[in-house]
Amino acid sequence: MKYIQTEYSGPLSGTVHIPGAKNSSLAVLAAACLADDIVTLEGIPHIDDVRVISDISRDIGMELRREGGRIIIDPRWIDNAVIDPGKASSYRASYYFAGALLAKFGKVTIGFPGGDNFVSRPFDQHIKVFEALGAKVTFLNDCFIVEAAELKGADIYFDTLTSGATINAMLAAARASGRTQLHNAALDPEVVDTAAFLNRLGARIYGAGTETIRIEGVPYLTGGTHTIIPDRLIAGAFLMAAGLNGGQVTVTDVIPEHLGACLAKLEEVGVHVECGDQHITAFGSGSLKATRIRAGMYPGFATDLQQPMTALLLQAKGKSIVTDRVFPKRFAHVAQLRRLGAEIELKRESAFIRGGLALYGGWVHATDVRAGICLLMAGLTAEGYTRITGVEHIERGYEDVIGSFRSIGAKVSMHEWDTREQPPQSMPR
Ligand SMILES: CC(=O)N[C@H]1[C@@H](OP(=O)(O)OP(=O)(O)OC[C@H]2O[C@@H](n3ccc(=O)[nH]c3=O)[C@H](O)[C@@H]2O)O[C@H](CO)[C@@H](O)[C@@H]1O
Ligand SMILES: C=C(OP(=O)(O)O)C(=O)O
Repeated sequence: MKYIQTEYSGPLSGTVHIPGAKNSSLAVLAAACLADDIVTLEGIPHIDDVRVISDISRDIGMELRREGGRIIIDPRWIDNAVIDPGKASSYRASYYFAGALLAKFGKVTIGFPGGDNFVSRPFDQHIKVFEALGAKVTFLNDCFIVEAAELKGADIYFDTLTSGATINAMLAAARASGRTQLHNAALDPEVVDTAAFLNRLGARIYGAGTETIRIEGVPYLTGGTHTIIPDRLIAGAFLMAAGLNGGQVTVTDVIPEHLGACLAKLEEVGVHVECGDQHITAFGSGSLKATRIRAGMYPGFATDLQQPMTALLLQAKGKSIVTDRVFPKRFAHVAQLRRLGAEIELKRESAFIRGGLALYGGWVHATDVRAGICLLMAGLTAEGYTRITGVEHIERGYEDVIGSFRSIGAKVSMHEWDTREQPPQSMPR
């Protein structure tokens, strides 16, 4: 069994290059199905979700190959729109293939979306989009079928802010006939990036990044080249790492505006940040203030960052509160942190953290990508060895988690444990 081992690492300092955003990549790779010519994408990370997309592409007849730092996609020979249920359910964003293939094929058969399990991850707003555009959706045991003889533009009012359904609506409407207007649309940079990509291919999408998006359907899309935006969620976690034991971390190749709420919170807790055009440096002072976090949709404090922020707040003396109303059950990391000695109480959608206590290494399990990063960061502040299983969750989002944390001086390594043998003990030093 694979596990990550960490130990107390003192102040972390160094520079980390930030790869392209996972959540943009997953949308843009599926969106490439809509093109009528070759698409070249730069900045797609080497992560497990992208490997699944490669498999799906092969299954539907879409050529996808890596050449150096680029991915080249030839969507001209896609010959079917049947996505294997096992592959679809091995990651969240498989639902984008439904939106992207619908206009070309009129019928898509696809397994249910998977991804990190936060107890409830509804996709009713995606279904609402397909139906609003004139499609019929049928649910079977292990898959659902979306079919439409013709997709027709419509006015769609989202019941809640959702980045996934906003993106899927843009994919489904890009080649629909007539005008689609999305109201109460999500403002996330990944929505804007997907719209920018589609527009580069000749789509007519206006207003992405505002709450009303207008899409004038076009009959075909060309090929083109696009560079994925940097991963703001990875960048945010590394900046937090600077504050753990009082260090200095620079993240490069980032768009600082995408991290506004995170940077403001870091300043509030005593981690000073300085921004350049494409880099940010965080300076940990060794003394942190407790605070209150309320995760919300962009431009609020990202739900994906409340977990790594919890690792930081464990180092801040006093009581911090972390509330997540986007995914109210996104607290699986809390029980694991308690194993390391953390005192955190959970009430409804909030974690009440008593910070400033010593942590001690132990075995913990990562149940999702950001929980894994939170545990890894906590392990860097704990006495003795912390060993994290569930590495596959972390690898869904990080292409080289060990290498990048080592580049800022973290004592972290990947191991294999033969489960027929006694597990290594986490003795405090
Ligand atoms: C692949 C991808 O891009 N994943 C990201 C995406 O997930 P995901 O696309 O699942 O998140 P959404 O932005 O869609 O979800 C936001 C909120 O809307 C709700 N909702 C969503 C869809 C729906 O049909 N019905 C509904 O009620 C969700 O339960 C949640 O409360 O945004 C999340 C919030 O930033 C991130 O944590 C994920 O990393
Ligand atoms: C929750 C996440 O991913 P997904 O939506 O793909 O499960 C994440 O990136 O933190």
